[in-house]
Amino acid sequence: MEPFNYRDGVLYAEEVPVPDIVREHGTPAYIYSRAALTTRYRAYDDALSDFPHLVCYAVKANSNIGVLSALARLGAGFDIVSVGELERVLRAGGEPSRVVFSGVGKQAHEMRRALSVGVRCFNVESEAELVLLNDVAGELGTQAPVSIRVNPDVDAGTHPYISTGLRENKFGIAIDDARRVYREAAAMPHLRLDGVDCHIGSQLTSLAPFMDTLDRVLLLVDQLEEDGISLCHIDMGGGLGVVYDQETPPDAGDYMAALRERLGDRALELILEPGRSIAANAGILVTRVDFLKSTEARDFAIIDAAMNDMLRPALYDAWQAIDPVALRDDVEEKDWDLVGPVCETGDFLGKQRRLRLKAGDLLAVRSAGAYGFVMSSNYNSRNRPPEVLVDGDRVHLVRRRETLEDQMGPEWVLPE
Ligand SMILES: Cc1ncc(COP(=O)(O)O)c(C=O)c1O
Ligand SMILES: N[C@@H](CCCC[NH3+])C(=O)O
Repeated sequence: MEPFNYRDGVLYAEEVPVPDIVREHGTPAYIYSRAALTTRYRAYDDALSDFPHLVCYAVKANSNIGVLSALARLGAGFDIVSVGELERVLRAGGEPSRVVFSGVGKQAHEMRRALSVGVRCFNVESEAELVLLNDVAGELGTQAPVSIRVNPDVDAGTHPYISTGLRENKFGIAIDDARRVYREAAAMPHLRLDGVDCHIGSQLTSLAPFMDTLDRVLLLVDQLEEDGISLCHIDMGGGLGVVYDQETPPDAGDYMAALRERLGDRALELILEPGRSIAANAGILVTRVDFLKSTEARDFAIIDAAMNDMLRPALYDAWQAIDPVALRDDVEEKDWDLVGPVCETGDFLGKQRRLRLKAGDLLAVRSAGAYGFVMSSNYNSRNRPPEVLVDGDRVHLVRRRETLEDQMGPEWVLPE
């Protein structure tokens, strides 16, 4: 389903014209579609309906509490990387027993909180973390459920900044060391070895690296079985790509079918941690053209959204489609550089985009539901934009626009 569609030349979010939302909430603003989140979550869940599984949405992709609560109501699990994400999941009504805790640098206080609410599993990334978790669980008189994140040394074929499963990446324990580390962990009294996990990167557009990874992990599972360590789940992480431009990623159903086939009748529950493939195309960022400025070299449209609102183009040179909110044919088409007000040359959301523009026009940056608002900042002391969740013909403000007061506490001025 395509949640953002034109009707009579105007972009709609589900049943609501985008200009109506802008009238109420201003620009820039993130707009999410509940129906799109639901469809994309269910693509995973339904494909595994007769297979033991848990779909843990990766909270880092979009941690808005409205978004999390929409997913929690579908029965989603969650993949978290900090106690902050855990608290958001709890606030949104998520079930702690469906939460997996990932990340290379968990702190003791985060482990304590996660153990006390009863998360499903800790995805441990180093031997030092195993030791700390064993100590913390011991202090609390409990056993921590553990999976070890293995680094399979598989090339995900994605942007180097978002590739995580190569030997030179900081993530996980090298798969060749994993057997030894599991044996060490098995001797720690406050750990319970439940599973194995991996995550090789983000925005993958082919299944081959996932399948190579699964083969390597299954080999490890068999070796552990010989060592008397019997695991109950395998967590394949997230990483399935989406269409930003001309990519042709496999769909979640085909991916799940391929995993199931390879898993055969092994008694292993399958856990997934999809983020982008659930949230990216469920959101847009709406921005207004403030000024048009043509130089000898370029035509610039200065828009009111900037790299602080949407960092992906500046950080990864990422391309995201940018479309007019209202189609017009009364001005000539030009190749515009869409740049924000921040004082950085890297502050652009799109370059050389062929559009018909006038000052005051609204533009929609597509595929902005994942790694959009969550990566925003106050750079240049800009207030972060509001987030709105559309559900049919209803519009819910799920985070208000920041104010300068949110950025400046009076008590922060130094005393005389
Ligand atoms: C451990 C882990 N799980 C899940 C994800 C979510 O990945 P994606 O948004 O590509 O599905 C990430 C981010 O790449 C991650 O690091
Ligand atoms: N922030 C990245 C994805 C990072 C994945 C997190 N492990 C992006 O926008 O594409």
